[in-house]
Amino acid sequence: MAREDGAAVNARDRLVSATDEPDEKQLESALRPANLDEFVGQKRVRQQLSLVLEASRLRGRSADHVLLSGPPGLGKTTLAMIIAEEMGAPLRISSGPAIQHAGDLAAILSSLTEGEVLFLDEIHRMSRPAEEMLYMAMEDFRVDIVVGKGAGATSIPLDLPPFTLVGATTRAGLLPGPLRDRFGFTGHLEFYSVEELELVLRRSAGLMDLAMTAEGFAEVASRSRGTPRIANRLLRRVRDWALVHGVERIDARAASTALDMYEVDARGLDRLDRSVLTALVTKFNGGPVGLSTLAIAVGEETETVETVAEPYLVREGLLGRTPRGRIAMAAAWEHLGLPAPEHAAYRDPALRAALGGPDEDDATLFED
Ligand SMILES: Nc1ncnc2c1ncn2[C@@H]1O[C@H](COP(=O)(O)OP(=O)(O)OP(=O)(O)O)[C@@H](O)[C@H]1O
Repeated sequence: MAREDGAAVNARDRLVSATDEPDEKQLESALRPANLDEFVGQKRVRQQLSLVLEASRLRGRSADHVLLSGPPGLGKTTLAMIIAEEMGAPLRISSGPAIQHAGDLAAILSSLTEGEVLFLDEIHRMSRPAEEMLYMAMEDFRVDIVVGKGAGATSIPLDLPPFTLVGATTRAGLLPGPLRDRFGFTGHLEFYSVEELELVLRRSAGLMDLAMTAEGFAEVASRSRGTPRIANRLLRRVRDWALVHGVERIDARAASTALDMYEVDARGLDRLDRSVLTALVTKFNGGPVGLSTLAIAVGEETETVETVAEPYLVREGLLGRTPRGRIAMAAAWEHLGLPAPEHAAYRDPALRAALGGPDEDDATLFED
C-alpha cells in the first residue's frame, strides 16, 4: 500500500531498523568486538558465558551448547563469534530458514570438525524434521541418516565429533521445550542503556577515526533505540554529514542536526513511528482505535504498523495496546507537544487496566 506521500515504507530501509542489511555486513564486521572484554554491556550474560567457557577449557572439552535470545541487533552473532574465538575453534554459520530439510542439517553436521562452533541464527525457523535430528546430535553427537524411501528406507547411524551449538532466536518462546532443554546455557540479551551505547559508539568512532565530543556520543546514543546495530548505523550517517559539512569534531549540535536531517528524532522515532503516533493523536483523539483503521490512516500495511512501528512505541510507553484498540499514552501527547484532552483514553481506568492484554485478535473484533 502506498503512503500519502507516495513512499511506501520498507521495514529494512529504515535507518532505525534493527535488522541488518546485506551491504552493511562488511562495515558491521569491522566494528564487531573480538572478545568478551571488548563486548559492552550485558554484564550478567557476559559473566555467565565467561564461566561456561573457562570451565570447558579447564575440562579440555568443547563448551556446552549455548542459546542466545533477544531482539535483533543486540549482539547474538557477535557473541557466537566471540565464543569460537575464545575456544580457539572454527566457526560455522547457518540459519534456521536455510535448513528446510533434515538432509540440509545432516550435511552441515557431518562436515563439522572436532570442537567446531556451529552458529544457527533464527533457530526457531528450522523445519520440524531438522529440529528432531538436532535433538540427537546435540545430546549424543550422533545422527541417523535415512537412505532411500518408503519400505526400502534404511537409517544409517553416523557419529559426530563433539561440537558446540550456538543457537540464536528473537523468539525464545517459540522454541519447543525439548530443544530448549538441550542447551546447557541460555542467555537473554537486553536492550542497552544510553550509557552502554555511548561506550559502543566511542569504540566504533575510534575504529572509524572520528573526532567526537562526549555530548555528541550521548546525542547519538539516545536516538539509537537501545540497539548497538542502530547506534553504529546512525554514527555512520553522522560521519557522512560531518564530512560533507566540513565538521571536524562532532558535538551534540552537529549530531542532532545530522540526525534531524535523517528524520530520526530525539527519542529515536523515525517518520513512520511519528506518523502512527500523530494519526493516533490527531485523527482519533488518542484512541482507542483498531489496528487496521490506524494503518489505513497512515497509508501503511497493518503488518508494517504492527511489527515495525509498534514494538518500539509500546516499549517507550508512547502507545498502548488494549482489547478495544490502540491508545496514545500521556508520553505521546507530550512528545508531539500537544495537550492531552480531558477525556483522553489513557486516563480511562478500565482501559489502563486492560493495557498489554490480549491485543491483536481482540482488537480487530472491536474495530470498525
Ligand atoms: N555488546 C556490544 N558491544 C559492541 N558492539 C556491539 C555489541 N553488540 C552488538 N554490537 C555491534 O552491533 C552490530 C550488530 O550485532 P550482531 O550482528 O551481533 O547482532 P545480532 O543480535 O546477531 O542481530 P541479528 O539477530 O539481527 O543477527 C555488530 O556490528 C556489532 O559491532
